[in-house]
Amino acid sequence: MQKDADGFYTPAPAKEETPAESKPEEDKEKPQGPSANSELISSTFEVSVTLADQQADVNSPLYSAKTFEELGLHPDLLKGIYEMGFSKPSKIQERALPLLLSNPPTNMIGQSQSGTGKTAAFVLTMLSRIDYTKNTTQAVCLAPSRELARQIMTVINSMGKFTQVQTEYAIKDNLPRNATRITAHIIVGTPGTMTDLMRRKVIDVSGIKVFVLDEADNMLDQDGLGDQTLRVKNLLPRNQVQIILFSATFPDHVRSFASKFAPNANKIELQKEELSVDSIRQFYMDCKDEEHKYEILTTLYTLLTIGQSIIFCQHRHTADRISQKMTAQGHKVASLHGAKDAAERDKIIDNFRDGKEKVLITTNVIARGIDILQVNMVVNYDLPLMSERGGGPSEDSRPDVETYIHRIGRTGRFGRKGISINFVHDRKTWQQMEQIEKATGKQIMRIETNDLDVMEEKMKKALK
Ligand SMILES: Nc1ncnc2c1ncn2[C@@H]1O[C@H](COP(=O)(O)OP(=O)(O)OP(=O)(O)O)[C@@H](O)[C@H]1O
Repeated sequence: MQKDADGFYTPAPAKEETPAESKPEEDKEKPQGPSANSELISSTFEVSVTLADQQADVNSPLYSAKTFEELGLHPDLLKGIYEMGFSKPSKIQERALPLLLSNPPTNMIGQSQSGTGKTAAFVLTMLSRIDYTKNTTQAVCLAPSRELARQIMTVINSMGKFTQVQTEYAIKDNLPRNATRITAHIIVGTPGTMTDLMRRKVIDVSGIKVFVLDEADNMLDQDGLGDQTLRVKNLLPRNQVQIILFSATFPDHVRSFASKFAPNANKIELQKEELSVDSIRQFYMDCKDEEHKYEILTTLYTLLTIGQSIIFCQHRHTADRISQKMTAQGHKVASLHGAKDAAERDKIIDNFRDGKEKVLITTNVIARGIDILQVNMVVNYDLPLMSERGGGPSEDSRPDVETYIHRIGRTGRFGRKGISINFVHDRKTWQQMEQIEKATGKQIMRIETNDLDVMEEKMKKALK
């Protein structure tokens, strides 16, 4: 059955998982991965390692031998950082900041796992390089979604609380059409709106010294936002701009373009097997078919609402249909995707961030960057596919490994525990998942439905 065949139906009351021997023929052929027995799940949640322990562990991406004071930051920024509750830098902050702040400014291509604090590295650089006596734009930052741009802005305003920083958005529907000039020090936005404002000279580019791309591999991908990002770069003054690229992933096909985009950059890179953090436990559930996926999802609802969860679907209409169905059954869920208007998107993500909604059903639009610490579960209702990337052939059924890494990275932030569950329902999706497993070098364990009670117990404990 096709994924988008909308195989929705009114589900029967929650059932136990179909025993292996009664699975359809196709399923029987599926190699059965290891089972996530309760012992394993216990080890996932009962090892209580504090953040301080992780920051003291030399093998952790959160490790640092230094203090923020030793990184050469202005006292006003230190005040902002400490007020945010940070006590020690993470590895990427410790390594990147001295390189980013040294003079003359040098470009940077920085890679570090999801949720390890890349935002602070580039935000502190922008805030450090501004001349606050001048009311001109000096730093611009691009992100792939308005949600991420808004989040980055919150970080800038918190870290810069004790500075005189002025900020502005370059996102859709934010400025009045007749706006003539922005003088904010830092502008954060998405590439289309940023280009438009620069072309119309609403943004004066002449004083810009820092250009940041968050989720840089996505921003530079020729099949995605690459053209638009290049347009912004071409509008900036030459030879005076420090270019800073950050992401958790830099696939080979983007790496060489990134090196041209940010010439002579200092590089901080990860090995393949380091791409995702170990604190995210990855599971899969064997579903009989497309309809069964929906049934399993409603069975999981109690688990999904112990903390907060994000469910990723391939299509906007799938997200909407699941959301409508679940709402009609009395569940509290919301859906978010690119077909909703700007104000609605803002309201949905803000409500989710505030914990007003426990479950968010979405598409790849928020697969990257979104930082909501209470999210402890991610469900890949549909696995991400290469065909969903703009520009690629629509029949490309290879899994999109980078998007997978970013999606599951919405949980397990900065040392927290999280779990991800993939729904697989036929041989093809099983193989796609196997390719993801190979590419990331991390095992994805099988969950039997009758383990859900144990899992619920452990999750509740973990959240206490
Ligand atoms: N040094 C620190 N101490 C404590 N918390 C931190 C520190 N640095 C960052 N954090 C927190 O960790 C969380 C993750 O940080 P951030 O969003 O910057 O991750 P990221 O590396 O950009 O992830 P992604 O690749 O998903 O975009 C945030 O809630 C942030 O406030």
